[in-house]
Amino acid sequence: MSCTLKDANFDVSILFDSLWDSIIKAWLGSSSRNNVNAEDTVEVFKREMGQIVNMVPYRDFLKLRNDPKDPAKAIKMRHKGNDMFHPHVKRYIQAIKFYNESITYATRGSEERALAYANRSIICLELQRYEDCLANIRLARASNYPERLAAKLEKRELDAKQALAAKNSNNDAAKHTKRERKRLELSYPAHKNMPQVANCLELQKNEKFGRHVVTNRLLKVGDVVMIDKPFVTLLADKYRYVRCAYCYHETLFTLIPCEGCTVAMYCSDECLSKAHQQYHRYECGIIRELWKISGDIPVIALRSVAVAIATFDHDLLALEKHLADLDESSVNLFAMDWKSATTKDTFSAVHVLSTNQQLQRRREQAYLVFFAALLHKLVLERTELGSICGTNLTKKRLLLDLFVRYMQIMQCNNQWLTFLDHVPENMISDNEGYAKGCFPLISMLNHSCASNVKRITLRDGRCAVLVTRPIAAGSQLFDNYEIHHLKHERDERQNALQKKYHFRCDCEACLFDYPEVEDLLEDTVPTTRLLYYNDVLKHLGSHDPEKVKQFMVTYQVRLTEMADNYPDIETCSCQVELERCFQIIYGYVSKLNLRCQQ
Ligand SMILES: C[S@@+](CC[C@H](N)C(=O)[O-])C[C@H]1O[C@@H](n2cnc3c(N)ncnc32)[C@H](O)[C@@H]1O
Repeated sequence: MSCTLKDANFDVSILFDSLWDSIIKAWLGSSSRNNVNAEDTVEVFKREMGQIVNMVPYRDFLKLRNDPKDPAKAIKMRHKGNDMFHPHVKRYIQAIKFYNESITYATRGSEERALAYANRSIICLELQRYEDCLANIRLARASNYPERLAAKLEKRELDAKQALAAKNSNNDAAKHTKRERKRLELSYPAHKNMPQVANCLELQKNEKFGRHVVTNRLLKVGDVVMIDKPFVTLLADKYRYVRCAYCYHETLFTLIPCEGCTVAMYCSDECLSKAHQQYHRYECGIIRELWKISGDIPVIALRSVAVAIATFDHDLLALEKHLADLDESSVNLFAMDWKSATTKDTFSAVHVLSTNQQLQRRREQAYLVFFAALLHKLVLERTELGSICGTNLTKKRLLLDLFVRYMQIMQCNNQWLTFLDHVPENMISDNEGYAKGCFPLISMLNHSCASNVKRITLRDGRCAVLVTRPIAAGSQLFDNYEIHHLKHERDERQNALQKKYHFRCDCEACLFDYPEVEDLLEDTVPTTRLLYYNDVLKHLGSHDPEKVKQFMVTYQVRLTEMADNYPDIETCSCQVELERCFQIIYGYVSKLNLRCQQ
């Protein structure tokens, strides 16, 4: 069989599109034509797709390369960093990102790496980050910083130490007055077996909504009713040189590299070693290429499978036995005892999240299996999983099954972890996603374009569910899957929800065609009250949690009083600002000004 392809442009979906009409449709059609249900069809696809992938010169089309350390690139990136550092440019964050990239390309103990650390130390000194400056000097020395330049480093070290001593003596008084930040708690007693869920929430199931969450008491605006931990998370690729790839802390000034790839950087040896143990060993060889050829779903699917394997002490046959013994229909996320749940139990809960397999069209099913088969091949060729599987067909088959399943699960159960990107000059802060994650209990929430709850990412990476509109006893809690009526018009929302989540949305916003924010603003006459809110926004711009707390109460009261006015401008803007208050108090606010530094 010969195959001709259109321009593949690195992306697997484009490669798949080129192959669908010419090869895949006919090939799979003949072997799956008699199947009536999706499960059988997907099984046939899984059996056949490996052969199709083997026949396709995917490596050339996708321009796949290994990801070796590369001293020439390390030098190039350092020079780019120097250009950003130049006194006429002074784009320090951008410079740090280039130095970090340089560090990932440089080999261990090389002069290239030492020089990039040393250059980072100059920026740290400039930004008065003296401890970070000293940390970089230590890293540069440990990486064989050249003797011929040693005097420069010594001078910088002395300057940083002196400045640090002066800063510390000035800060002594302030240290003692630093206030403890309050830990967020549920607003009601927790379920007996679920410390992360308020005991007024119940899980129900019906044909229209599948599993969904209902309250058995009136919920007030501002109530916190769930605080869930993720089973798996993945750093957004744009933050690869800004945040630690394990704990996600914004430690760009002192990141250290993975020695195996040019993507993962960590804030400490401890995070590096935990990430390697828990997942990175199974993705290190392919993660750079995977990001190049796909969006985040295949990457988080691979991460989930890696976490699952680690959960079973890297014993694939134990994982296979666990799944063979698992009665999926008996797993009820609200009936589990989460107090005594092991990570294996959490894995079982994630494993039964919705896949939408029955609702997918053949082409979509084929695409997911095609990608999973490609992932399977790459992982066996380029990661430790190749030697772990060896020639054992059971293990290889299990891996393919898991890749298909977790591509499906992650497609409809991933959520952003967010922070506030704060630009002090104009007081605007934007909600930015820094990672994707899968939270098993929060995944039980269905969508509405005019949601009544909001997910807030806490500083420790957990996610709280905040009530933003009153919810009557017996009513459903509705999350928003990042497709809100304030931001998108009805047709666009419905198409996106159908395509990604396979349901037709008939929420109140879709039924009554609620307006987008621009339309609301257009029709607005500035009343005294609206002017008052504008004033409040200036205070929120300070991001001072103490000030913000006062306004949060005002918003809660107003949102309760005005609930029936929704979606007028006052109610909608109070809701958005209440969410922002919570983020300021309990979430992470970045002062790096990253948007202005792109
Ligand atoms: C994160 S899950 C929510 C829990 C899901 N209902 C279940 O049974 O596991 C997302 C999936 O739920 C379904 N869903 C979410 N919101 C819905 C809605 N408003 N109406 C109907 N189905 C919805 C869709 O199938 C979607 O892909």
